[in-house]
Amino acid sequence: MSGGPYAAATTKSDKPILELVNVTKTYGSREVVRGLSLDVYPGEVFGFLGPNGAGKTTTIRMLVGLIALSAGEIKINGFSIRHQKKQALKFVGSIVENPEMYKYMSGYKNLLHFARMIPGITKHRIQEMVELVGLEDRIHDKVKTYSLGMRQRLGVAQALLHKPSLLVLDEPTNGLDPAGIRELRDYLKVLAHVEGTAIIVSSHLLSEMELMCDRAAIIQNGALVEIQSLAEVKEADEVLDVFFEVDKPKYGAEQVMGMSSEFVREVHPNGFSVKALKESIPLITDRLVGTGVKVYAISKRGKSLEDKFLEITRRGARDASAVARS
Ligand SMILES: Nc1ncnc2c1ncn2[C@@H]1O[C@H](COP(=O)(O)OP(=O)(O)OP(=O)(O)O)[C@@H](O)[C@H]1O
Repeated sequence: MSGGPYAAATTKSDKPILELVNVTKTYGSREVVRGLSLDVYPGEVFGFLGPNGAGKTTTIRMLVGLIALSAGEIKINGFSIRHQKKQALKFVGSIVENPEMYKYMSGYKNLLHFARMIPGITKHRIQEMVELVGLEDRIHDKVKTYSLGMRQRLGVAQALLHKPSLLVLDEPTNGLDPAGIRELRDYLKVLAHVEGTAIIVSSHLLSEMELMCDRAAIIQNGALVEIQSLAEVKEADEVLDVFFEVDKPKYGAEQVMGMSSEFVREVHPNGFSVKALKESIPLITDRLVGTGVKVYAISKRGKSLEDKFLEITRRGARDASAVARS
C-alpha cells in the first residue's frame, strides 16, 4: 500500500466504474431521489452519507438493478443499467438485502452452492475469498454458529466470488459490534486500495464514514449536497486553531511569534489564538511556561467534521425547502 491508504483515491487517472447522471426516483408525486450525479472510481471506498430517509437505499437499489429509475442514467463500466442491465450488473457484487444463507450448512458449502450458479468459479477462487475475509478457521462450521460479523463477511465473500469491479453494501455495519466494524473496515480498505475494487457503502453515521471512506457524498432529501474528500478533511484538521488563555497575552504572543510569526492570529485581553500544526502545540506551551507566562487553559477552536456535516445537512434542508417554496 505505497503512498498511504488514500493513494488510490487521490490518483484518479482511471475512468469511473460508476456514473450517475441526473438520477431521479419518483413515488407518486414525490421525488425521493432528485437529480443525483456523481462518479465513483476504481480503488476507492465511496460513502453515501445522509440522515434516515435521505434516499440512500433507494439510490443503491437503483444501481444494483432492483428498482427502475424514473429519470436519468446509471452506467457501470460504461454499460447502461437501463438499456444493458445484464452486462452492467456483471461488474457488480452487492449485499443490499440480508444475504441469503443456509444456516444449517457450513459457510463453505454456502459459497460452493452459490458458486455453482455462476459459470467459471473455481474452488481456488472460493478459497481466495475465504482468506480475504479472514474466515479460514471457521469456514467449515455451520453458519448458524457464526456471529453477525462473520455472516456479514461471508456475505462479502459471496458477493466477491465473480470478481466484481464494484461492490455495493447498504449499511454494512448495521448490527455489528465495534470489533466487527473495525474488521469490516480494514478488509474493505484492503479490497479497495490493494485489489482496486470500487466500494460503495451507505451509512447515516458520519464517524463511521470518516474512518471507512476515501470520499463521501452527503445526501439530504434525495439530493446531493456535497462530495467530501475525507482524506483532505483529515489533513486539513491536522492544522489546529487553538486559544491559549494566559496572564500576559501580549507578552505571551510575542514569545510565540519569536518561534514563528505565522502562528499567532489574534491577541485578546485574556489570551491569544494560534493556528499551527498539532505537533507545534506542545512546543508553544513549553515556550510560554519557560518564559514565565501562566497558562490557564488551552482550547481547540474550529469545527469538527461532525459540526461540518450537521451544518451541511441543515443548509441542504434549508435550500430544499426554499426550492419547494419557490
Ligand atoms: N416503495 C416506496 N414507496 C414510497 N416511498 C418510498 C418507497 N421506498 C422508499 N420511499 C421513501 O423514500 C425516502 C427515501 O428512503 P430511503 O430508504 O432511500 O432512505 P435512506 O436514506 O436509505 O434512509 P435509511 O437510512 O432510514 O435507510 C423515504 O422518505 C421513504 O419513505
